[in-house]
Amino acid sequence: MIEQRIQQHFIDSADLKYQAAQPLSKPIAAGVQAMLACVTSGGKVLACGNGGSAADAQHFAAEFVGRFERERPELGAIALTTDSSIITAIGNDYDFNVIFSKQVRALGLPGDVLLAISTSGNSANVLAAVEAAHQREMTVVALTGKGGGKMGAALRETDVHICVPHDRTARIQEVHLLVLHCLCDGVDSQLLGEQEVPT
Ligand SMILES: O=C(CO)[C@@H](O)[C@H](O)[C@H](O)[C@H](O)COP(=O)(O)O
Ligand SMILES: [Zn+2]
Repeated sequence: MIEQRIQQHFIDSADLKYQAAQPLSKPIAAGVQAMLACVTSGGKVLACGNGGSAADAQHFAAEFVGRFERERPELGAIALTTDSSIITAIGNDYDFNVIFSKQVRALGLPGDVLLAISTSGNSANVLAAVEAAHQREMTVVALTGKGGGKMGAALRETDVHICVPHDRTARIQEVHLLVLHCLCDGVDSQLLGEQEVPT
């Protein structure tokens, strides 16, 4: 019955969020510190991912540049998923696997952060972006799942790995969105001070 199926999605999603809260709180806090250090020294966050994770990259950039829940000075973030001319030119002339890494090499500066989002950790273009970020002396904040895949293995000790403990793409994406909101809220609370939770 469809209603039962729907209810199961809600229950499974809520269960995973409940289970992941404790293990993910530490790496998310490390992600907040990395982003805070970046923006307070004039840096920016470059964000990338495929499919639903491309939407997540854009969602994050919107809340960093515009606002999350509270008024504050604008913060630098660029989603590398949005410029169709750049993406089609690089995809057509080179390879789809380098659509993000070439943008990272073009725009990334030491001290910037790469927000690399992949539920499998195995998307070749996101992995190449991680490698390009390392070349540019950027810190990587990686959002993954399924054990972290190749991206998990490619990260440096100074990077941050937020790996959702689940194997289903949709469930991992649902937690990734929550993680992005925690990152925005964490940066805001460090910049503006703690405030009671807004309604
Ligand atoms: O949103 C979904 C599935 O929920 C899909 O669009 C999904 O994002 C795409 O299949 C991606 O290509 C998956 O890539 P990744 O998360 O493994 O890096
Ligand atoms: Zn949001």
